Amino acid sequence: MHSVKVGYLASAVSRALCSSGIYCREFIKVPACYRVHRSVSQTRYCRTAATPEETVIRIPRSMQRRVETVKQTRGQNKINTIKAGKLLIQSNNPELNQSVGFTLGKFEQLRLCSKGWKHNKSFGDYFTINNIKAVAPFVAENEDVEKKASVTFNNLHICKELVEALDSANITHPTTVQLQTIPKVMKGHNVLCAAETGSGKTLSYLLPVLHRLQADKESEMHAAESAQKTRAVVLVPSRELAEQVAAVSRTLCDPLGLVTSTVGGGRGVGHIKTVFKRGHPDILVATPGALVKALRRRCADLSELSFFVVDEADTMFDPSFSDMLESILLHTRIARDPKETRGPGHKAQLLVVGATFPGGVGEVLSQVTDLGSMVVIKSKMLHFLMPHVKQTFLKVKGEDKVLELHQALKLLHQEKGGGAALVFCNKSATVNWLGYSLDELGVRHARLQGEMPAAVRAGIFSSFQKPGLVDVLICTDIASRGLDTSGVRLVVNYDSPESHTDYIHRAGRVGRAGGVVDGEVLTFVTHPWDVELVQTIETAARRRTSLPGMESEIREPKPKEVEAAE
Ligand SMILES: Nc1ncnc2c1ncn2[C@@H]1O[C@H](COP(=O)(O)OP(=O)(O)OP(=O)(O)O)[C@@H](O)[C@H]1O
Repeated sequence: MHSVKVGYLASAVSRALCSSGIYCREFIKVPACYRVHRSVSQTRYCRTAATPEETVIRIPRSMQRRVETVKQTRGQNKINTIKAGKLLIQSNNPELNQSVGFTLGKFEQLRLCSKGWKHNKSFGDYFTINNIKAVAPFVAENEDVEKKASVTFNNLHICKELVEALDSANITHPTTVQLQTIPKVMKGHNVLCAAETGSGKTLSYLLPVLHRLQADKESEMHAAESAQKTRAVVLVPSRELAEQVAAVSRTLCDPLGLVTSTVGGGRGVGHIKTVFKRGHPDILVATPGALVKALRRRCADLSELSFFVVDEADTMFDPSFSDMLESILLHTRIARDPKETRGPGHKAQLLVVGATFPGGVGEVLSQVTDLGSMVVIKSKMLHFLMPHVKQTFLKVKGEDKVLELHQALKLLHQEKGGGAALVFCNKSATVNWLGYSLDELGVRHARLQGEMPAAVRAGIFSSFQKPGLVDVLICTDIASRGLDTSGVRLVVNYDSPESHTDYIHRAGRVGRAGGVVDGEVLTFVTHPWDVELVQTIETAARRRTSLPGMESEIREPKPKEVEAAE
């Protein structure tokens, strides 16, 4: 004998009523095999049928009304998201596609492709956020400006040696962020520059810094003694990034006769001493740990500093680095006014740079420096998904991920004309394991993860950056921050990133200024706990908003803000 609860039975009944179209106003008959447990309160819904074979359940009027309402609203909620033209969202369920031409109303309900992705039945589902722009906004916006004024680096009053060095690297027109940042830095302001990944932030601080150092060097006012001290410090979170920034700086410094050195963690004090034995460099690119050691051992001297640059600022103001940052700042004197940056006893300009400033960074920043003295340059597309990069999300079982990855790499190589690929894992152990699996499949690759000894890590990334040496790099998030990967065509999130910030930085390894134009991102979604992040990304794509939790105002108190549209 079966028995069911009335609540279950009632909902089954209402569903039957909705779907069959046979609607019994007063009651329905249920075979005797479905005997009903009745509590006192439930008796008003049920009564025993006339014959012992059947039980009759009365449907209360309120429920009848609810069923009617659901029936009516269901049809209405089906918004037609598909219009003529290109698709913004494309999925294996065409009903959930969304066209570029469709704009969702503020109060309209979203229907997400990833809605049921916590369920096991969803394995194999996918959706793609198509690229709706051919070029990055930070280049396209600049093209508009170019039409009006044809702005080149010459127009920014940078010394001719630097412009020539840029020319020989085929960099002629500044990106939007460079157009906005360079003049402000040249005027002596402290600047906070928040612009999307790959928009050319490195040059936006290096060019005015080198220009000023060169001008100071030539100036008679510049005392011989201070010329022997470090004039600019660039602080970055990883050794790989330090090497990269130093390499760009060296290229630009060559014609100017300025010296760039780098100190990074993991190589011991001996290495730091060796760097400073050669004398104080004009520009020092350092990780916080290494610089703290250099200052403690009195190797480095920041007393004559003209520029203090903090790159990847949100990481640097993170609790894991902020103590070191504070102790470094104790050795510097930061200017509060452009006037303090010139002449004898000058103070240093503070430049804070980053692609993500999640909520709360402004508060942390204000503890370290006087935010009121800074000019904020914030790009329009900060914290938005890149409109020029195709981004696919695939719900896939853990055991199928290696094969899916192999397939994606094969496709890249055979059908898309090749290019480099970056594969992100969340843990060092996964990097190693995946490496062995790809070895077995005959895929040539390199690995980069934080637990590798410094000597092994050194050079892996730079060999990946050189075209033709290694096409696939399996790595953890240490390769997601700031590293320039212009030759990369495919980013694979083998493990779903843990936060929006991580997603932005990983995805930002493609679609960079001067890089491959048709970059793609592929994200594997396996665990139920990955799904929420994917849903918020899909929501942001459909509503065309920035990613949630990243809407920080960047600072308190209110700044003298320079809008991107300026
Ligand atoms: N004006 C320009 N024109 C063409 N290419 C440029 C220009 N400025 C910079 N680039 C190139 O763009 C690439 C990305 O620059 P950069 O690494 O400075 O970006 P970023 O904004 O610092 O990115 P991330 O946030 O990832 O650190 C580099 O290869 C650089 O050479």
